[in-house]
Amino acid sequence: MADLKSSYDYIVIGAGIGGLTVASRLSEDVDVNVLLVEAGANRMGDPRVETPGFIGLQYGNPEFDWDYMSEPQVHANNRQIGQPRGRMVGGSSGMNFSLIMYPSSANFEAWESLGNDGWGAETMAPYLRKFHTYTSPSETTSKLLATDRYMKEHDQGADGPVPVTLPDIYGPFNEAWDKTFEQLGFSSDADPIAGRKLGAFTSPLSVDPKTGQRGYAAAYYSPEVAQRPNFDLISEAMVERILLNNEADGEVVATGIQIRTKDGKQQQISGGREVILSAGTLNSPQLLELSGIGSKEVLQKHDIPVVLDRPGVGENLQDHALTSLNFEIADGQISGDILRDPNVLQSVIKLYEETRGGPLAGMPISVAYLPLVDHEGKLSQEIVEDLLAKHLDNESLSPARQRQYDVQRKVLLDSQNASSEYIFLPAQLHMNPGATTMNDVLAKTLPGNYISIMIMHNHPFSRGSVHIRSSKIDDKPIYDPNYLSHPLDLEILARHTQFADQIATTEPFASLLKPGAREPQSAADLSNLDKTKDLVKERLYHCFHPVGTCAMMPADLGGVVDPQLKVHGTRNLRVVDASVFPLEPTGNIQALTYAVAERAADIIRSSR
Ligand SMILES: Cc1cc2nc3c(=O)[nH]c(=O)nc-3n(C[C@H](O)[C@H](O)[C@H](O)COP(=O)(O)OP(=O)(O)OC[C@H]3O[C@@H](n4cnc5c(N)ncnc54)[C@H](O)[C@@H]3O)c2cc1C
Repeated sequence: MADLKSSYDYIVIGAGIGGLTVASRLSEDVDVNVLLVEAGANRMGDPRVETPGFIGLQYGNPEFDWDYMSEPQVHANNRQIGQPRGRMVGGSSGMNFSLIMYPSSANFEAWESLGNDGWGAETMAPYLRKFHTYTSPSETTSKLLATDRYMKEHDQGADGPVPVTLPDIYGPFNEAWDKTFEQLGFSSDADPIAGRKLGAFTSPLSVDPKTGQRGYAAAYYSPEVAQRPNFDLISEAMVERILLNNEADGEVVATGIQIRTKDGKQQQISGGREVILSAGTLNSPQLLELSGIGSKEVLQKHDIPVVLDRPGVGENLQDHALTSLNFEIADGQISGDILRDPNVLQSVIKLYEETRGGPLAGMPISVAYLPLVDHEGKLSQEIVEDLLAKHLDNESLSPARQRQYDVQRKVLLDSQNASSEYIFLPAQLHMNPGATTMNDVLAKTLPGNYISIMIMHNHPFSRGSVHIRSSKIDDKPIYDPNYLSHPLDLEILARHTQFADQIATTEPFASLLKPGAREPQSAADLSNLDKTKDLVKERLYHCFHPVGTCAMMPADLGGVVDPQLKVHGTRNLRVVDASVFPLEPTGNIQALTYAVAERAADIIRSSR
């Protein structure tokens, strides 16, 4: 552990994507001292983190994972659904699937129209590049995936800390995926980083092309950064609360933090300029509430003195719900399911150790963005309008929800925007009645070899919450994503799920599968919408993208932070992580979290 100074200019809580990015950038200025505090351990160099294909070893293990479990989801057969969250230097980026996906320009327009001036697509474009360095794939991979069509090398990041590339891990399924969507009429040459994309593509991964190792937020703590005398990182130290003072002018000032170190000692550390909270979407609202910022009712229930009554804290929780279907592969094809054979696994590990290549060097995932479709294909504008009107008109909503739904409606009505993301993964996946943990999801319980297609809903209307269970930091908060609580989500997700029939029966993908061999059996024919809705509830999971619980929105709309990411009513307390996203963006969210944090660092620097 670093020798702590008595006081720091900036104290950053949580060394995930938000915290590491901000702390590293702020400490570039030698005139300020920065402290970064992380509850988990520093596992840089641990092959369980740094081997991209080993992620399964982390889930449910308290050394790596906060391992949340939802409340019973009343709109999904009362099932409970696990939510892994990284607990280590690197946060959830140390256990994620490495996909680098970019939000659409429409997402930023939506954020701006919710009262967040300065968060438009043009302002954010450089930050989507600043965090990474892109290396082009090998000629073989580029040809296989046709990446020259849509990955414009000059438009990628050139000198950011996180390495991004397409390793040599892809095969016939990825190749066929692209061609199949072309057959289905969904293809575009647009580069996803440019903010408007439809059709199939294979996104790059946060993987180092030289070492084959995971590229993650720990890249912001390179050996050079770690040597900075003005930057201290303490790991295995739990922040228990933020110390707050009510000033005479009515503003609240963060004066420091209270931590508990590995040996159980409590300690207070003062922060001169700012405290920056980056504990992630489930833990940032927990820390605000434990410190006295939250809904009066919640705080009083747990005898926590109310410093600021902010009813939006822990509300507005959104996640990318998905459903997933297994397809048995044709004889002669290979899927990741063969890794259940210990001999195959051993040889794959050996291959990785010797060459830094092979299946452990990354997840060979391909994706596709589609507008609203159903079993037969793209829905007409009239049908989309009717569907949205039926479920959104005449609803009695709070002003905040009304504003959010209005912008979401606009996005869905533009057929150039992606309503869904289809994700090809070369392995079987499982969702159980009762509780589903990540280990259940990844278990290879079916004897045959399968691939799966996940169908993800990009713009959820359901809203959940996360609130403290008690006044103790060690009690996990009550996490209720409230999936499918808005009926439109089931309508949309079921229709997109129906379209999986088209993908599986269109060439060349169809020839790689055993005809009709799907799991569960109820997915054999997706032509019936009501039956598909039942299937969605049975197979509901998510893509690990909880956002919105400290939303950047005006206070009168239930927002928690302002466009400078400062908690409303405070002088020097900011939140910088995925919890500030007011609305779920299109696609996977790590690139956007890096971009938001890079922008936050600039905002903080310029406010000095
Ligand atoms: C299994 C999985 C797969 C994913 N796959 C992808 C993918 O392929 N592509 C993609 O774009 N996104 C993916 N994501 C999502 C992405 O990784 C996260 O959205 C992103 O890491 C969120 O960043 P953050 O800064 O908000 O939080 P985090 O990265 O989770 O960081 C929060 C940090 O705060 C620490 N912390 C919390 N409470 C305290 C406390 N009291 N004291 C001290 N420290 C604390 C935590 O330990 C953690 O290190 C995935 C996520 C998971 C879990």
